[in-house]
Amino acid sequence: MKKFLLGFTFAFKGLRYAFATQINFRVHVFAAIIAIAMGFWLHISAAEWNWILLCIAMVLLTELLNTGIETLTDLVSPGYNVLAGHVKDISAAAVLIVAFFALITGLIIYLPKLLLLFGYAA
Ligand SMILES: Nc1ncnc2c1ncn2[C@@H]1O[C@H](COP(=O)(O)OP(=O)(O)OP(=O)(O)O)[C@@H](O)[C@H]1O
Repeated sequence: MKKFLLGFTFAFKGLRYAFATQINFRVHVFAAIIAIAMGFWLHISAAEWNWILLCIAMVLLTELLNTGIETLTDLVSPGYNVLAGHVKDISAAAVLIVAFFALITGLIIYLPKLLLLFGYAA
């Protein structure tokens, strides 16, 4: 049981490290808070909440994996190395793909509601 609880402590340490060192992670946490606030404001459905929360989880997950990969790359290859560069670029591309998917999902869910709210026909 003690080992299980210790696992949470380590996980929170990882979250704190990512939040403190990665501006992208902080931006994505901020975007997640905005998306959740908009969900309450626009009264989205249960299915729509599912999509929004899935997007948030996927973006933060890939951002954390990206931070881990970058940190590991710096550890094993502190100097310039073409392969190290590829590893970091590929890892960053994974975040980009998921963030783009999240943006499109957010637009599909929120844009029609916002247009309706501000008096435009959807
Ligand atoms: N050791 C290296 N060898 C070759 N190219 C590297 C190396 N480290 C970084 N790069 C190149 O520089 C880019 C930026 O690297 P950097 O470590 O600053 O990543 P970052 O995405 O800006 O991360 P951070 O959020 O830590 O600043 C990488 O995507 C890669 O193209």
